Amino acid sequence: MYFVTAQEMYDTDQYAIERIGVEGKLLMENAGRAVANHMELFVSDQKRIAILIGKGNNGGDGFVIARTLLQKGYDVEVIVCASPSEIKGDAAYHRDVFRNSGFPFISYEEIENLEHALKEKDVVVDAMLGIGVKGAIRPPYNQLISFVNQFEGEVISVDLPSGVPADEGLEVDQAVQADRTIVIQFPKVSAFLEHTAAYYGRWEVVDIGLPSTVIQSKKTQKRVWKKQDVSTTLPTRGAFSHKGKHGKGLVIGGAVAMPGSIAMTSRAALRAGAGLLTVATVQENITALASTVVEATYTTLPSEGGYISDIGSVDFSYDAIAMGMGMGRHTGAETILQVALEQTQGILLIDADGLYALKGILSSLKGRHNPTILTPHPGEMATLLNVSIPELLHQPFAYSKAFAEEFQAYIVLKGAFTIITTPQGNQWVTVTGNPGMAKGGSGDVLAGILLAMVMQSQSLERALCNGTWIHGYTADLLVQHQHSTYDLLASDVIEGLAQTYRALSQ
Ligand SMILES: NC(=O)C1=CN([C@@H]2O[C@H](COP(=O)(O)OP(=O)(O)OC[C@H]3O[C@@H](n4cnc5c(N)ncnc54)[C@H](O)[C@@H]3O)[C@@H](O)[C@H]2O)[C@@H](O)CC1
Ligand SMILES: Nc1ncnc2c1ncn2[C@@H]1O[C@H](COP(=O)(O)OP(=O)(O)O)[C@@H](O)[C@H]1O
Ligand SMILES: [K+]
Repeated sequence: MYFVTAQEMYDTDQYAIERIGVEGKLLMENAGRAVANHMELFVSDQKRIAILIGKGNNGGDGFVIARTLLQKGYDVEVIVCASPSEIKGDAAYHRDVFRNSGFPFISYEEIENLEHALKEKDVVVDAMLGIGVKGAIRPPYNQLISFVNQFEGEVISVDLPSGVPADEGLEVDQAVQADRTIVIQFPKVSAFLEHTAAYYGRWEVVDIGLPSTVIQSKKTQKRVWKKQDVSTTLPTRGAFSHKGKHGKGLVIGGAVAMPGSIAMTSRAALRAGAGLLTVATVQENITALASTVVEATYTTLPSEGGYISDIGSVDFSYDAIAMGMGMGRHTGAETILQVALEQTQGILLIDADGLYALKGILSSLKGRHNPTILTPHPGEMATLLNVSIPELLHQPFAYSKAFAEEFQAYIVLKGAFTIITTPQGNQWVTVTGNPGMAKGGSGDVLAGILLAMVMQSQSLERALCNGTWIHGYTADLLVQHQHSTYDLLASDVIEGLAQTYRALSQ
């Protein structure tokens, strides 16, 4: 499923109107009907509904929703939040169709006490502002938004909660806190940003017949990776497959004080389907590790002060190498990473402390002939980019894209919405996962799952999308059934992979 910026939405609209010949009025009719039909699934016709209509096309959708619901026998009061004469274009057309159908509407100015009037309703439909919102919210919308936010019934926003911009990098001045948002055709970028996502409440997309042609013709695209994508792209294991067909992987990391992270990465890689796995770490870790991860083989690395001091002895001819977990932030880390960057013949995934070591030698990424994957959390990514975490999270798509394109690396920016960016600038977002994963070790598990995935798939982006989706989905299954977000451990997710794979294969 594609997701879009406001401009991409307008371009699609224009293409449908000018090139395909579908009139704007018809698109608005489709939009309003699709929203009303969707509402019918969860709003009973016994509910008293107020529809707040703004002066733009979002308001136009509101008139169609109102007409459709009234025709279905719903109790609907329509409140126009502008002078009706200010409404122009397709929205004015639907205002007239609404009126000519014999339905009344009232201007907010005619209501003595709007806050009080809303109290008599069960549902408020917010069709005030859509993707056209710009800057600080002006009257009367600022006042109306605060009334809606005090309303105790259900708030359903149309396309996006009024006041929330569609794009990243923009401040929210004042916005409707929706319980539910019915998104028209394509989710907007703000549905996946930390500072705006919560305004949407739960959201669903309705189809209004707009083609994806315009978005597909852009140089790069943004898509949501969903369960169906995983089911259709996860590589199957053939009856005659053997361990060599599922990848020969290496995990490099671990300091004396941090043996746990590579244990989790290795175990996760094996559970996720890696064929053969070797762990390269300091001598002191190996006995304990070998009894925890019995399926792996081990390479001893020299240590100094409890940290890996040299990896020159490692054979780098693996299908994929994951490096950096629990490695520590010692001064020698940069040299070790440099060797790995130069010598790894297959895919190199850099995580955790490896990312800190990378900061001073970022330009080495450009010289690599084989793929590099970076899996930062926002703190690591902000450090690599020399920006603050809030700055990064304000526009994570733009920062990820610029970084991936400049350094020709795959970036997996982790978070509640994990963003996967290819060196060409294509982006995917996965929305699985829950706050139970906000614990030490979750990233190590992800690194292991991704290592296994990239060795088993022809397509790196698919492997990364599948791996992040599976990681989050497993945690979701676990908190739904056996665990809670409090007690869930990163290592539970490793064992939980069995459930996910079984669910996917049914
Ligand atoms: N492909 C599309 O683009 C489609 C769009 N449709 C609907 O149209 C909406 C977009 O319509 P518009 O472009 O008219 O945008 P809006 O409906 O968001 O309205 C913009 C209007 O709000 C006012 N406004 C903007 N910022 C404001 C602020 N800060 N304070 C107060 N007033 C402000 C402006 O004066 C402008 O007239 C979508 O969200 C969707 O609901 C659908 O009808 C059909 C297809
Ligand atoms: N609130 C959340 N919702 C969904 N996923 C989350 C949430 N918090 C963390 N995660 C996921 O958990 C992992 C945490 O990784 P990271 O911060 O690197 O952990 P660590 O370094 O402690 O192992 C990421 O995959 C991230 O997407
Ligand atoms: K809205």
